[in-house]
Amino acid sequence: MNGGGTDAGDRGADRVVAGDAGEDERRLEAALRPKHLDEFVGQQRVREQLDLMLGSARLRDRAADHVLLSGPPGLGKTTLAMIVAAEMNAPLRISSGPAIQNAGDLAAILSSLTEGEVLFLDEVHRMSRPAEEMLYMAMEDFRVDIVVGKGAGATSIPLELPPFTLVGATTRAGLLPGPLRDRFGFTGHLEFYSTEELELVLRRSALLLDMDVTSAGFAQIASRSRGTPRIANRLLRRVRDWALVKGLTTVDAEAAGRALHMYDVDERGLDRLDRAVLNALCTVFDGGPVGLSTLAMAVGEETETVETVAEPFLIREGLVGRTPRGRVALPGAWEHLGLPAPERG
Ligand SMILES: Nc1ncnc2c1ncn2[C@@H]1O[C@H](COP(=O)(O)OP(=O)(O)OP(=O)(O)O)[C@@H](O)[C@H]1O
Ligand SMILES: [Mg+2]
Repeated sequence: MNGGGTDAGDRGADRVVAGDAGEDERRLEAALRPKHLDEFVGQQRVREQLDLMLGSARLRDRAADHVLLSGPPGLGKTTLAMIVAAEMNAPLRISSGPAIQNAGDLAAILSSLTEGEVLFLDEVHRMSRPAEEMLYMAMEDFRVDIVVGKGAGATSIPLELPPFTLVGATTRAGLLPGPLRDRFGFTGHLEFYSTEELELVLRRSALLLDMDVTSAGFAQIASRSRGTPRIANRLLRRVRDWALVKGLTTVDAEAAGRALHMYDVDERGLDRLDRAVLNALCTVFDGGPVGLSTLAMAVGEETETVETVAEPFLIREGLVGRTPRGRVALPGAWEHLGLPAPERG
């Protein structure tokens, strides 16, 4: 029950470079998920801090402090939540903000936790207001007030909870209300991975998938993976399909490059939609500024899809800029498309 991402993100999930996983992908992902902290690649600071915190909790024989993990899709938030439970040798309960419609839903979960249990709440920024307030008290005092009855006859019954560890994940830390954020004893922000780190992720996955890939082959896939392990693993599986059908036993840089070209993933990790957006921006709108909805219409996509699926990466890559008057192409955009940049007055 790993409800990841927004609707637009899910719609983009059929894209080979989508940040969010579809249903089948999630099953495959589970198999490649690192189970322990020392298998988790990169994010050195977060890893070291988490290691200390969990080590201390183990020595004191206490439930670990609540942990908040934030960062873009596919960087390892769910993976780390599972690792927290594994490292604490504690059972793991999984739910998500959108699944908790009202305070009663949350009360049911909280009241059934056992001592030391790890409760993972994905998309914790999407919880309802009353549930959120109940969570404040549960996190701080390990106690909830259960309201029984309605109107004037309503009474509230206090309920003690066993100490537990909440692990919250969010792709939008900015949307988290201050009081909730403050109740997490540890906050880890996950950053995009370097190409070298993604190569390590890929090496580990290739071993599990029983694939033979050269160092240059790994580098080729890593550099097209948008700094995201989920995408790296997905591209690796597509390369495996291609190699299998072509009868290749070893994947080198050229094979990886040709395979990914087949799937419309270019050498910088842009796919067909990203390039369509860039192309429209540079050629139809002369580099902009152009409004997002107009731009989306030009490429025949929903505004939300362009905004959540294509744009963040194009902005991060310095190809597109956002101004008060709309989106603009930056000089790198023309260069990437192999077009001459227009003269600017
Ligand atoms: N540091 C890492 N080392 C190795 N593999 C990783 C790492 N981080 C993520 N992965 C791989 O990437 C996949 C996606 O990670 P995960 O599901 O934890 O991302 P997420 O941050 O929870 O994304 P979302 O916001 O969409 O829920 C996992 O299946 C895992 O195999
Ligand atoms: Mg997740």
